[in-house]
Amino acid sequence: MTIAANPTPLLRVEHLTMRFGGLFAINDLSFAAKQQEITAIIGPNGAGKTTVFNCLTGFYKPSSGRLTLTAPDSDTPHLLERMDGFCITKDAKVARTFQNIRLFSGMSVLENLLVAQHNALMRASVYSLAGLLNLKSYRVKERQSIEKAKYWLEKIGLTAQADWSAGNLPYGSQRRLEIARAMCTDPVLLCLDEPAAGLNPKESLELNDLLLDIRREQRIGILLIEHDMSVVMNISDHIVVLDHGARIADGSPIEIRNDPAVIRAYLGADEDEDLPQEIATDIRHAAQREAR
Ligand SMILES: Nc1ncnc2c1ncn2[C@@H]1O[C@H](COP(=O)(O)OP(=O)(O)OP(=O)(O)O)[C@@H](O)[C@H]1O
Repeated sequence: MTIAANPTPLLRVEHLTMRFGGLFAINDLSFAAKQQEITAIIGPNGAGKTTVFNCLTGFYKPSSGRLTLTAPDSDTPHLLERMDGFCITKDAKVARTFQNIRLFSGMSVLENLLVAQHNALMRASVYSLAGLLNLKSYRVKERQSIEKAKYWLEKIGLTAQADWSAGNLPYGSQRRLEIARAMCTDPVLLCLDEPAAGLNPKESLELNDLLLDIRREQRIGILLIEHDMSVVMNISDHIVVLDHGARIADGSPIEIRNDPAVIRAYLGADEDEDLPQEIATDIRHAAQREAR
């Protein structure tokens, strides 16, 4: 997909550069992501994937470039590079998860989903007055928050564990809870940083189903950083490949599988075993096809 193909994508990244001293973690990167699509960002270790997320979510101020988010029901684009992280979540409605799970492990599963709705509840409480007086408007919002939490508990199959401490959940369930918690903020763009890391094959399949379900039902855009190619190739609509901070390919899963620049970037790894297994298999198949 080219950027020109859709004049108003959900997210437009233009000429993004992020420098750390002399190191260009991201170097003049441009791509676009659409609503109701899963856009994967892949690339070898250190390619700059997480730095892209950190720029999008306000953890880093980009050295240069423009990050424009245009929500489907809004005429006013948000220029993310000019916003603070807190406002990026609250106003631009960008949510993210992290490579290392960051749940409130001492809180219950349900509480994790309610805390995520803190902003909406604070607004409904008129910053405490309506809450203190227990006014109807506040109680309605509170009930809605609980309903939303229950909806997501059911979606991720954790209704029976609602009262468990989040830290006591099995690893795969914690990963799903993180996604549900992000969804409780009503994002228009959900950024997932290696959600399949540490999952077994069955859990990876469940993750695929959950993400496809979110795309279909919530109609939001998903940005996905992932090394697990069984996830990337099966559920992505569009893949952007980075190497050394620059975009080396951009296209559909089939285009990316057969792109020589992608194959070269991954073959740059020291040993064949360093490659994600599916990429290594893809590369072997591509080489066999070429030899025929
Ligand atoms: N805060 C920072 N200070 C200095 N260098 C940084 C910082 N953050 C990232 N980098 C560097 O930027 C480059 C890109 O890092 P990044 O974490 O974005 O890569 P990645 O593609 O997400 O890697 P991985 O797949 O291993 O998670 C790396 O060389 C990294 O060391």
